[in-house]
Parts: sequence; structure tokens; C-alpha cells
Amino acid sequence: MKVKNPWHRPLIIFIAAVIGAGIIIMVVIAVVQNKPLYQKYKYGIVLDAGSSHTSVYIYEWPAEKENNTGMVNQKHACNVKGKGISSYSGTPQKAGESLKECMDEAKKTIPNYRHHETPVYLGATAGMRLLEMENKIASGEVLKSVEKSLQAYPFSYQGARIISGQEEGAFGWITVNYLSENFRTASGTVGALDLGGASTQITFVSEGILESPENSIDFRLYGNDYHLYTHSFLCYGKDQVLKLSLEKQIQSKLNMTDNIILEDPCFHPDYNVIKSFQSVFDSPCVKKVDQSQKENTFSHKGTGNWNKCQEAIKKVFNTSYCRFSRCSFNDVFQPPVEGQFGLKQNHPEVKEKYLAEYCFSGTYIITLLEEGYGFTSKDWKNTKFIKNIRDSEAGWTLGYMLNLTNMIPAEAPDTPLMPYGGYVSLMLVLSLLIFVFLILGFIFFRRPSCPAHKEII
Ligand SMILES: Nc1ccn([C@@H]2O[C@H](COP(=O)(O)OP(=O)(O)OP(=O)(O)O)[C@@H](O)[C@H]2O)c(=O)n1
Ligand SMILES: [Ca+2]
Repeated sequence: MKVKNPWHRPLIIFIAAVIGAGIIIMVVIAVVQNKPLYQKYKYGIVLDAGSSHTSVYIYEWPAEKENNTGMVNQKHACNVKGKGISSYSGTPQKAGESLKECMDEAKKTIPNYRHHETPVYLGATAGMRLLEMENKIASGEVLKSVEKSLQAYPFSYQGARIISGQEEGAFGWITVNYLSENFRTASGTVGALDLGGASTQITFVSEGILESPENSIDFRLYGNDYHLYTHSFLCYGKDQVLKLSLEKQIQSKLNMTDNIILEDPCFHPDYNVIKSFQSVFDSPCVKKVDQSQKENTFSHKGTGNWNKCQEAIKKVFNTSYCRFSRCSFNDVFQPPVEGQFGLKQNHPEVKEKYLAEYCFSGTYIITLLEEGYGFTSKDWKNTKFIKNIRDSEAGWTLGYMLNLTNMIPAEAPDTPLMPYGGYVSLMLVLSLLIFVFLILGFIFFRRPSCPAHKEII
């Protein structure tokens, strides 16, 4: 006779109910956990007041992940119309006014409720360094003017200052390596090269002994120590080197009585422009010309000859003297270049002025790398010309902000074994399994003897 086990039905229903409830709970948790969250962002603004122009960068990062590497992105960039702020030395109030359009754009781009907590920094580079050398009062006036303009906005103003060449190099290096997420991985770092209008920077990790303390900078980032070599060559940006090179050519022709005609191999053969002496001699980078010559002009004619152009450009690097065991040029210590490099380069829409100077720029870049910094054909393979990394510009501004907001901790934060969602799901599955096994065990060991058995006894 077949006897039904009274335990079976309700128990099976109970176990099925528990498993069913478990599955439902898991699905609900998974859905809630993975629902797209309304991400809250924080913002920061950095103005790069370069020698040739000013750019306003807006950065954003998830509010709750401030100290995670690679979290800050460039949200928006605005190029200020006109020249760099140092060009307003004669009319300083215009320096502040020039920022208005881009700062109004920043106000629109950043949500209102974040305005008051959004820091704004302005860092001025080589153009202002040169103006400060030439006329400290004028550079002070220009800085006051941009300060006044920035303070009129609802953001949290954090200062406008001239940053040092060492800072410019180091923060450029931090930007490139932060965006490439090199600080937390074992992949190593890349060196950073930046060619501006008035200065150029080279920065890389060096294993060797750095013979000049002013070129050495140490960082501890995410638990790793970095020993950097950095140098910024004031006057070796593209615009100033062009002045240097023209000055050298003009000086050799100054004793001529006729109009000076400069035949320049670095410009294309159709190029023929009358230029003022003032446009060349208006900079502390070039030797002063006699006051009586200031009003003079010269014809700048292109002849387009790469070899001759390189010969002329080589003359701006002084390699005849070195106090150290080795130098790049102009008596500046530099260890041999090491590792991979990223060179920040502009390549947006081309203005006519830029186009005319491209032969010169291209030849200068190659000559600077090979003759100046000592790159060889082997190093070329390891050099990339970059403008953006993951939609963020590879300049010094991001590194500057990360440093001032303490967003790169010295020590790597301890990370949990697995993400929170994974941990909760795993615990749930394991709890369910234990529960089911407990029930099964209970059934197995506490099973009452079956009634059919009793009858036989
Ligand atoms: N499309 C472009 C944009 C810029 N330039 C030139 O490239 C040089 C460097 O520009 P940039 O990096 O913007 O220089 P700044 O930041 O203004 O100068 P610095 O960093 O020295 O202060 C300048 O001579 C500029 O005239 C160019 O040839 N083509
Ligand atoms: Ca620059």
C-alpha cells in the first residue's frame, strides 16, 4: 500500500516559497542597484593665461568619488578672444574685460546650485613672466584687473597668479599621467613636453642623480614616489624663438644703409611682409636695439629651404658651455631622456598667421627635440603628439587644479575586496543556500518512521 508522507507537501511548498521569495528579493535588489542614478557632479574652473591666448577650462567629477584616479574630466573649454593677458599691459582693465564672454559661458555651463562652491583659479605663464621681468607694475595691474573680473562671478575665487616654469612642467606631467591612469597601474609614467608661445617645458621621471636642485621635484601620489626632472626654457616658446632668430639676422644687417631685406629660409617663397623693428625687439628675450632704430622696418621674405632653416634655428641653442656633467642647452643640466613622451601640440583650425609660421614651427620642434633635448631616432618611436586624452586637454591646468584641491592623495586608499553590489548579492546567494541546506538537513535527520513500517512490526 502506498502511503503519503504527510511532511512532503507543505515542506515542498515552503521550500519553493523560500526560494521564490529569495529570487524575487535578488531581482529587486539587482534592479534597484543598477538603476541609473542621478549623478551629482562637482566643478572646478581653471584659466590658462598663456602668452598668446587665454583658455577657460571647466572640469567636472562625480561628487562622491573625489579621490579616485581618472575621475575628473574636462566638461567645457572656451578660448578667450584676442591675445594673451600680457598684451594688455598698456590698458590693463581690458585684460579683465576680455574674460567676460568665456566666464559668462562658464556660469551657464555649471548648474546654479554649485556656483558658490566651484573654485576658480587663474594661472599665468611665460607671457606674464616676461612682462613681470620687464615691468613689474604693469604685470601687477594686469593681475589685479583679471582678479577684479573673476571676483564679480558667483564662483569661489581662489586667486590669480603667475605660476613658475617648474610648476608648469610638473602639473603638465601630472595631467598627462592622471588622464592616462598611469598612477595606479604598473605601466609606468610618460614624460611631458609642452611647446608654448613664450616657453617650453620638459618633464620626466629620472632614475639618475639630478645635479641641479632647481630641476628636481618629488611627488608621492597614490602610494608611489616619483622623482622628476623638469625644466622650463623661458624665451624658447615658438613666438619668442622666432623673434630671437629674426633678431640674430637683423643684427647682422644693421650696418646696412638701405632698407633691410631678410631672406628667411623658414618661410615659404611667397611670403613677403613688411615688419616693424618694434615687433621683434619688444621682448626681454632679445637684445635691445638702439632707440634710434626702433621706428625702422624690414622686409621679411621667405625663401623656403629646410636645411638652411634648421641651420639658422640651431644658432638659438647655445651648447658651447656646460657646468654639469651634461646639459641640454644654455648651460641647463639635463639627464638623458628616459621612457615615453607626450608632446602637447595645438592643431585646431588654422589661422593665417599660424599657417605662415608652420615651416618655422615644424623645423623648430624637430630642432628643439634633437639638438636641444637630445632625442634620437629611437626616442621618436616613443613620442606622441597629443592634444587631448579622453576629451580632456593635455595641458598643465588639470594637474594644477588636482593639486590645489588635494584630489590626488599621497597614499592609495584601501579598496574593499569586491564592489558593494557584488558583495550584497554574494551574501544573499550564500545565505539562501545555507538556508535551503539547513531545511534539507532537517528533513533528512528528523524524518518520522513511515506508517507502512509500523504495520509490519
Ligand atoms: N592652431 C594653432 C594654435 C597656436 N599656434 C601657435 O602655437 C604656439 C603655442 O601656442 P600655445 O600653446 O597656445 O601658447 P601659450 O599657452 O599662449 O604660450 P605659453 O605657454 O608660452 O604661455 C603659439 O606661438 C601659437 O601662436 C599655432 O601655431 N597653431
Ligand atoms: Ca601654454
